[in-house]
Formats: sequence, structure tokens, C-alpha cells
Amino acid sequence: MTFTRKLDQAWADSNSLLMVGLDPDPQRFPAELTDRPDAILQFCSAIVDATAPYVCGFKPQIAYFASRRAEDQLEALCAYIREHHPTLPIVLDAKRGDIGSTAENYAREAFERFDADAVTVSPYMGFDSIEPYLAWRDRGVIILCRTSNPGGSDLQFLTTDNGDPLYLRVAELVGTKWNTNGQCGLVVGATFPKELAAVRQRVGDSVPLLVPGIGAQGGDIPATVQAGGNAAGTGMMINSSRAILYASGGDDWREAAGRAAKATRDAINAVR
Ligand SMILES: O=C(O)c1cc(=O)[nH]c(=O)n1[C@@H]1O[C@H](COP(=O)(O)O)[C@@H](O)[C@H]1O
Repeated sequence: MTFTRKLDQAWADSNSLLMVGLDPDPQRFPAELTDRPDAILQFCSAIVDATAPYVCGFKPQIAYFASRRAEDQLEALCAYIREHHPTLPIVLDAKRGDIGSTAENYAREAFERFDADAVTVSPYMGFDSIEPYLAWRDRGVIILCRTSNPGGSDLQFLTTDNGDPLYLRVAELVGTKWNTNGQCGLVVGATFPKELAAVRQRVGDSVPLLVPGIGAQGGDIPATVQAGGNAAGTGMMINSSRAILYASGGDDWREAAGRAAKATRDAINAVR
């Protein structure tokens, strides 16, 4: 099944636009996991089980694993999600971008080694740097557009030759030229609802948007839902990581993560 179909199905089955981001920071782990060599895998798989009923997918962030020499735990985590929650898409957040020959290897890493349903990539190096990912016809390619961080404005707000800011040129390119196989998405931060609305208007209803920035980064849920939704009331993977993962540092960390995910899903659904 293609990424897009799997995501459509997950939105329908889960009645949720929430994506839980898996950004494991061992310094914030509960005491019971201290000194376990597989603490990252144990933490993330418990969070996955606790939050799965309330989400449309999971987004592991590769740097949190690679920086701790824990790519093997990321592999095991992706396999765990596929086995125990096979209907929920995995978006590997890697934000890759490089020349084609190197991109082929990044694509193989994401789609073969980790067997992710989709990966995040940067558009900065242009179409030939994106093509190797698009060759994986059944996988999703989610392209940075208007990122959630303040410094994203340094380049993304620059005006281009036709008067559009750069982030809208990215949206336009993806919407009209790059997405020939219907497998592309765009990253737009919840911290920029006006720009989120502009991107949705530019690309129409069918392009899914990955929207990080609610929770720890303070993005407003009603403004996000109003700005980025499509006519079907779906169209977004609204990501929250730290606010869910570390909802409690006590013994109730699993239940607290589940409660936080449910509350976030409900807050989103209340304004859909
Ligand atoms: O591509 C992303 O996921 C991403 C893009 C962006 O513009 N902003 C952003 O925060 N992210 C990621 O989304 C997650 C946000 O985490 P929290 O702020 O803890 O919810 C992190 O994994 C970021 O790397």
C-alpha cells in the first residue's frame, strides 16, 4: 500500500490527525530505565503502545538515535511499530538533502534499512536531490517548506523573482511539478498559521502537510486546524513530541503519555 493510502486510511480509522514524534532523550527517561542498554527502544516502544489508539502515525527523529549510537534500536523500533501497529505510518524524520548519488543512499537507508513509509527531506539542493526518493514509488517524501523555528524566516521568507516568498515557491514547485506520482507532502510549522493557510491554498487539498510546533513549541491548535485542514477535515499530521513523551517523569509515564496524546487528539478534533 502506498504511503498516501496508508495515511488516508489511518486518518479515517483513528479519527485522529495527531502524530507522535519519537525524540528519545535518555536524560529525561524514567528511573526504571536507567542503565538499560536498550533503554531507547524500551522507552519508545512503550510510548508507541500507550499512544497508538490516539494517533495517525509516528515520527521517529533519527538524530536522537544516531547521536547515541542507537540506530540498531531505531531499526528494532520501526520493526516493532510495523508488527504491532501495522496500520500506522512511520515518518522517518531525517531532513536529508544531497546530490543524487548520495541521496540514493539516504533513500535506501530510510526505505530499506528502516523501512519507513515516508521521510523528511530538504528542497534546498533542488529536484535532482529529491528524485532518488521519488523513485521509491510507494513511499512518501515530505519536503521542508515553512519550518516551525524562528530562524526558518532567514531564507524561507525571502522574496523570489515572481514576488512569492521562497516557502511558497517550494509549495508551488511541489504542487505543480515534483509531485507527479502523488507521493509528496510538505512540512509547515504550527507556529506559522498564516503561512500554513497560504500553503494549503497553494497546493490544494490532496497534499498532506506535516505540521510540527504544537505542544513544546507553543503552536495554537485551533489556528493550526483552521489553517491547514482540507475539505475532508484531514490533510495534516500534527506532530507533538516532548509534550507527549515527557508528560510525566514519574512511575506513571506510560499512562501520562497516553493521556496527553488523547487530550491533544481531542483538542484537535474539537475544532475540526
Ligand atoms: O520535520 C520536522 O519534523 C520538524 C520540522 C520543523 O519545522 N520543526 C520541527 O520541530 N520539526 C521536528 O518536530 C519535532 C518537534 O518536537 P516538539 O517541539 O518536542 O513537539 C522535532 O522532532 C523536530 O525536529
